[in-house]
Amino acid sequence: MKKEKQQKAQSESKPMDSVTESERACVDAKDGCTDHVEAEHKSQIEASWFRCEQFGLDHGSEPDFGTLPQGELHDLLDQHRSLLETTENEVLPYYENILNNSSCMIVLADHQGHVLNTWGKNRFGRDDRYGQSHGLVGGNQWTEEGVGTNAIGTALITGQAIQVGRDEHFLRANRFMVGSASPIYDSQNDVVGVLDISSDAYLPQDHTLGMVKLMSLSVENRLIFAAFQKDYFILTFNTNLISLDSHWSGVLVLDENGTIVSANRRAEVVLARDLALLNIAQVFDCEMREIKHQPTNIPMKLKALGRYQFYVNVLPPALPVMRIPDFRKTEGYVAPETTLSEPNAAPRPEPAKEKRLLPENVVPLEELEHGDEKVRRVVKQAHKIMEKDIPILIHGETGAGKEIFVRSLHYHSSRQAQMLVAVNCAAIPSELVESELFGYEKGAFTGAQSKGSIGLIRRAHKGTLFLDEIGEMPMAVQSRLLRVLQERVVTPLGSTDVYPVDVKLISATNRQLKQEVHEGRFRQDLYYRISGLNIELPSLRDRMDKREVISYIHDRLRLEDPAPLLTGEMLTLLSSHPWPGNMRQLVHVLKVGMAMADGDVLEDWHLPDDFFDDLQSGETDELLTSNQVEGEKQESLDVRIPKLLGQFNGNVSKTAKAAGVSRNTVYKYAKQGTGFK
Ligand SMILES: Nc1ncnc2c1ncn2[C@@H]1O[C@H](COP(=O)(O)OP(=O)(O)OP(=O)(O)O)[C@@H](O)[C@H]1O
Repeated sequence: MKKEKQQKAQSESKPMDSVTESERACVDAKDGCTDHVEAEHKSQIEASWFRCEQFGLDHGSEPDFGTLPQGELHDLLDQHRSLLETTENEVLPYYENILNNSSCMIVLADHQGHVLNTWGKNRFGRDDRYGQSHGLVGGNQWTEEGVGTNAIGTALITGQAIQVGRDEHFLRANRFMVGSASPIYDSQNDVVGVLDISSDAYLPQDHTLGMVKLMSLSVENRLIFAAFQKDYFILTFNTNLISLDSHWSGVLVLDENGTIVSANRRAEVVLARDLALLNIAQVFDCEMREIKHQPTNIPMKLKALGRYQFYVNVLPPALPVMRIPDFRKTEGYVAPETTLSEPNAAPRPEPAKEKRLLPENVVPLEELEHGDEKVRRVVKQAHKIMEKDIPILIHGETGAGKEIFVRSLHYHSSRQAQMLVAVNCAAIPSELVESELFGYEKGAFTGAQSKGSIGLIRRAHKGTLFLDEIGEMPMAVQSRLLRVLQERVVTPLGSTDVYPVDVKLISATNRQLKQEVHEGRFRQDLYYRISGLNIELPSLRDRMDKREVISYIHDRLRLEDPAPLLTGEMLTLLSSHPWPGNMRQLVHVLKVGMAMADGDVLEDWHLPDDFFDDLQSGETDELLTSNQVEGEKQESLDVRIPKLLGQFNGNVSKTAKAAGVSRNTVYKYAKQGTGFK
């Protein structure tokens, strides 16, 4: 754990014997406690005002929100999708009633203070004077530097929950509201965001601060569960049985040797110590062996540090195979030997290595782009997301290289030692998609193989499942897939057994899936399940590195067969093509050209007809902007080709070269002309 966080944890923590008692004592001796809290609050506000002066602000300054452009906000939302979803889906429903009855707004901001989303009364109900001017809108950044003392910015700087009253705002412009904010820490104890409740109304403010703290705790707990529940034991503990389910409970994450690999903030406060990498036996009076044998939902009664009684709930890993723990990036952590609890379990994936031997048909990640900013960005994003529990949805035209991209991602991820299972949803007959994906028990249906089948999803266990052309998946199968993704278990057809699965899901489509959802052909809930990170793979014609891509593919093909070189002119001709079939068509055109060439360089009459057909057909706006231009071009070939044929004494190759068309095109126009021999 980082030093400053350790100090913070220590300053927040109290000796074990005083935790619950001191909290109770606070209620009894409210005055003394309140004085202390008030003094601390006052010093925080003073420190913040001092910082604002250092930043060069004065009370009359206008807030500077450093508003993000739409595009960047969109990227930011993509990046924080899991935080957004966790907040929205898991937490807010609990607070809906409170929200609905008060004129306040809940704000989620990222770790840099950018507002990601807001819920509640957008115009702080009571007073129309302020309208939208409160600045709590998506993409606005609430830092102390730009906006002065404010709940979001000050909570981020101090790492602690804080309430900023009207007149405590440094800028007069913000003194119409009260904000209560609490930072959200992830499972590695880094701040990932901040939750804030702001209002211009007179709310019971102590209550609001308590509520926002509770909300951030519950988001943190959800993030911990999402990150660890598949592979680790999760212990929830509290001093009394009834509160075991509350957000105030401590949460500990244990590997199968009992090493604490993560904990929520509450656990460290309650146990009053830094828990990183301690063994459970050093904290509670029990051995890991007992934890492993404890049934879920039957709380254990354990003593901490030999004295203090807690109720402890044990949640075993959802998946039986353990992985190497990765506690909070702590230095010096030596991973214990883990034993596989499944005798035939697949070998554990190796962490991604810097230099790896790739299978021959895999394009190295760094060779997926050659100078196109958009492609570079999506490669970077997707590579990062491969290690997260976030599905990827790729959209791109046919032949744009979606599958090649996925292969490369898989073999550059920690799942590389496991299988990449690519399923083309359009290629499997709809009545078989279900059995292909989920497998079946022997004799499940007529025609089923007598041995039964494990199914493609389970085949991808611990690896990557690539659902290509997912837009073609039948509705009935969509529902079942949704269940698999939600519950992470597969039930084969004709069976009642459930099998846990851990797959990295990547889907691809060349359809506009949102439109499909709108038109009722694709389930909305499935769409949101599969579209964790949305990637747009640009078509070849839109790529800024088109020339370099062509040279690169040409070089790759030359590795297979000695082949003619590309001249600058040829590169220019190839770069000006619309490439409706994208990379697939490029490979095809180059292969044909190389096979036809008889000299040292590739010339235009070596290229296949369809290449020139595309150039001439006016399929893209770039080449032909109107039917009139198309007509002129046709007309000129009608005239030019017979003329050139006459000039070259009927030599088709020379005519094709001079006209910049294929030999077949020459034949086509020559029939109508005169000079053909
Ligand atoms: N980065 C690349 N480097 C080399 N060849 C590539 C690359 N991307 C695509 N290709 C070539 O283009 C072909 C088509 O690529 P791919 O199958 O990945 O496209 P796709 O977008 O999945 O197509 P579809 O929409 O039909 O599924 C590949 O077989 C390969 O020959």
